[in-house]
Amino acid sequence: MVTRTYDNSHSDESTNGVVVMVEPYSQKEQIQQVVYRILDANLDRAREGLRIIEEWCRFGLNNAQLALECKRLRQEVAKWHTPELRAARDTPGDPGTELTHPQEEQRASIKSVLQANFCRIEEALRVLEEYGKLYHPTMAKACKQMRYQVYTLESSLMGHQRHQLLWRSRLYLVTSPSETLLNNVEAALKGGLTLLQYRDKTADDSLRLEQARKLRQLCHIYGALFIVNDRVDVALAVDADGVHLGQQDMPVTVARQLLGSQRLIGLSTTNKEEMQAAIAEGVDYIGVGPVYETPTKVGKAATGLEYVSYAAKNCSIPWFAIGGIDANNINDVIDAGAERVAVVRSLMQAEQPTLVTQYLLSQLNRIKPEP
Ligand SMILES: Cc1ncc(COP(=O)(O)OP(=O)(O)O)c(N)n1
Ligand SMILES: Cc1ncsc1CCOP(=O)(O)O
Ligand SMILES: [Mg+2]
Repeated sequence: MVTRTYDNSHSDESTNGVVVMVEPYSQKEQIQQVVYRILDANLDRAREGLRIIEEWCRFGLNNAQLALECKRLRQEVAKWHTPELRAARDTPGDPGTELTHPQEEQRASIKSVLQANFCRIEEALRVLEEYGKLYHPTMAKACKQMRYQVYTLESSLMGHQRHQLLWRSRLYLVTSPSETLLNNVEAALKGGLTLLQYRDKTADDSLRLEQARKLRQLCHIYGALFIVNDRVDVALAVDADGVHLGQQDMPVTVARQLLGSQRLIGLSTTNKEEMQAAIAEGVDYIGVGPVYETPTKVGKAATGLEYVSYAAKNCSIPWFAIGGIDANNINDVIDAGAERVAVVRSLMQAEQPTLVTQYLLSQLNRIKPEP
C-alpha cells in the first residue's frame, strides 16, 4: 500500500522496485484531512479531560452520580471517534505536542486541576462543534449539547467542592481594611486558612472590586473559599464562592436567585429564632455572635457563650462563632461547643498571621481531628 503524502506535487515513489504514481491530494481532500485531524485531536482532548474529572468524582468525592455523568459524556464523545477520523492522526507531524504553558506544568490545588480540565473539555467541544459542521452536522449539534451538559456538570461539581470545603473549614478570616491586606491574608493562607471573607464597609466600589479580585486570586492559588461581605454584585463580578449577609442586608431569597444554588450564602445570627429562620431559608452556614463585645462591630450586644452552646446542640449546618475571639479565649469558645470560629483582629492585627492561624487551627482540631 502506498501512503499519500500531504505534498500536493506529482511524484514517483519506488515501492519494492515497482514504480507507483502517487496521485496528488486535491485541495479539497487536503482540507478534509486537516479537518479530520482537528476532530481527532479534539475528540481525544475532550475524552481525556472528562476522564480526569471522572477520577476525582469517583475516588476523591466517592460521588457515583457525578462519576456516572462523566462516564456517559465520555462514551458519547467516543461514539463520534470513527476509524476515518482516527486514521487522519499524525502525531509526529503535530507541532502542538511540544507546546506547553508553564501553568500547565504545576497546579496549586485540586480546584485548579478541575478548572483547567473543564476549560479544556469545553474548548475541545466548541472546536468539535465548529469543525464538525464541515464533517457531520449531527456531530456538531451533539457537541453543542454536550458542551452545555459539561457546563452543568462543572457547576454541580464546583458547587459540591465548595460545600465540602466549607464543611471542612474550621477557621474563617474576615478582613478589615489594612495597608497590608494581601500580605496578611497570604500569611494566613500559608498557615492553613481555607475560608476568607472580604469585608470593607467604607471603600469605594473601584477599590472594593480591585481588592476583591486580588483576594479571590490569592484564594484560588491556595485552594481556599472566597466570600464577599454584604455585596452580591461584587461577589458575582469577581466570581467569588459566595456572599455573607446580615439580618439587615439583602434578603436571602433574593441573593439565592442571583447567586444560584452552587454558590454559598452565609447569614449572621444572634439568637435561636434567627438561627432557625436561617436554616429554613436554606443558607449554607451561619455566623453565631458576637460572642464577646468587640470594637470591630461597635454597638452590637454580645450574645455570650450560651448562644454558642445552643448552636452546638441545635444547628444542623456549619456555624462559626464570631466576635472577640482570640488565642487567649478560643478554648472557652471551644469548650462551649464551637468547632468553627471566625476572627477579624486576631489575624488582621497579628504580627505573625501564619503562626496565629496555625495555633488557632491546632486548637480547633484538638477536640475533633480534621474532618
Ligand atoms: C462570619 C460572619 N458572621 C457575622 C458577620 C456580620 O455580618 P453583618 O451582621 O451583616 O455585619 P457586617 O459584617 O456587614 O458589618 C460577618 N460579617 N461574618
Ligand atoms: C463582623 C462581626 N460580626 C459579628 S462580630 C464581628 C466582628 C468580629 O471581629 P473581631 O474578631 O475583631 O472581634
Ligand atoms: Mg452585612
